[in-house]
Amino acid sequence: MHLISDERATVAGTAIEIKNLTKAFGAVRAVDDLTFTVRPGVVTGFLGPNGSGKTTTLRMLLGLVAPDSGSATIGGRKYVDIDRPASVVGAALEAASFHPGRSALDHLRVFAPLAGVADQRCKDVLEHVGLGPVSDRKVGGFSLGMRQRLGLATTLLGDPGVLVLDEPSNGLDPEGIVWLRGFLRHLAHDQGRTVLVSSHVLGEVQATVDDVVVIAGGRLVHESPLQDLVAMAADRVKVVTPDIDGFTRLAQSRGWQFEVVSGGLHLIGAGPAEVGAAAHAERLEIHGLAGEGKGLEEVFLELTDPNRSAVAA
Ligand SMILES: Nc1ncnc2c1ncn2[C@@H]1O[C@H](COP(=O)(O)OP(=O)(O)OP(=O)(O)O)[C@@H](O)[C@H]1O
Repeated sequence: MHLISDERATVAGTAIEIKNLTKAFGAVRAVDDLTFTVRPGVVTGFLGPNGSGKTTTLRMLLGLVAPDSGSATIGGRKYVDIDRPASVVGAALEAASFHPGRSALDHLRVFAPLAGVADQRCKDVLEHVGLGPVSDRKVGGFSLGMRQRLGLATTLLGDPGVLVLDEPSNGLDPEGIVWLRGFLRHLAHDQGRTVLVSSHVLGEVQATVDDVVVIAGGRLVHESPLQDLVAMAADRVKVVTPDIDGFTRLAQSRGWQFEVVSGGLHLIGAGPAEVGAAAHAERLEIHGLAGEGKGLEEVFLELTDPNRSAVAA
């Protein structure tokens, strides 16, 4: 796949750094002493429930809102201090408003002088996002998904190394979501760009992101590779058995955690198939086996909702 100029590796590779960022609106602390880093070369999901402070953080990163304290930088510089910002960072915050009477191509032509690019670049980015065939159609007749693609095309105009996208899969159909996933992963993995994607639904970005930053109430609650969250959602299996001692030894030998309960035990860190196979190999007697994995979405909810029980890190 060759979507945009691969030779622009020089613009890629800059990290986003958020340090002790704080912003209050009256009594509401929208962002509260927030610190995290976004690496180049991977897709990072910026996750949190509605109202958790994602947009306010991104607005501060893009110089649209002044922080009360702390800093938000791209490649070590504040957005306002970047010379040609369109060639360093491309951002699509809320569903952008487009002039309905303007064609997709004319929409990009409005931004071309700001980004310092020629007309051909407008046509090229429309091709990249799959809008080539409709580049002359009026945006007023575009679906939400097509508008999302046009928003993405606008962010790519200056060929920036850093992309900041607020809920980019909103309004995309399943085919569009699969396309976006491949597109964003290509921009990060193959071209080394820094890609930050916000969402309030982990499941929406789960197949796209490599790293996750989770916030709630304006504060950081989790930052790790997605794999670590997956591990936190680790399988749990309830085993009904008369042979508690045998299963306790099995758990210890396999490195599973266990908890003895009435009639058997809970094993944490393995799925039903793995436990069943191990029990069979060890000739342990089983009367019942049930998977009780809590799933990634449950882990996300536990992290972001103080009323749910906390998960062990
Ligand atoms: N300009 C503003 N004036 C007053 N309060 C604001 C302003 N902008 C944001 N807030 C408040 O700050 C908090 C964080 O809002 P923010 O939009 O950053 O959250 P979010 O995580 O982006 O939510 P969503 O997913 O709904 O977009 C909310 O309580 C919101 O009402």
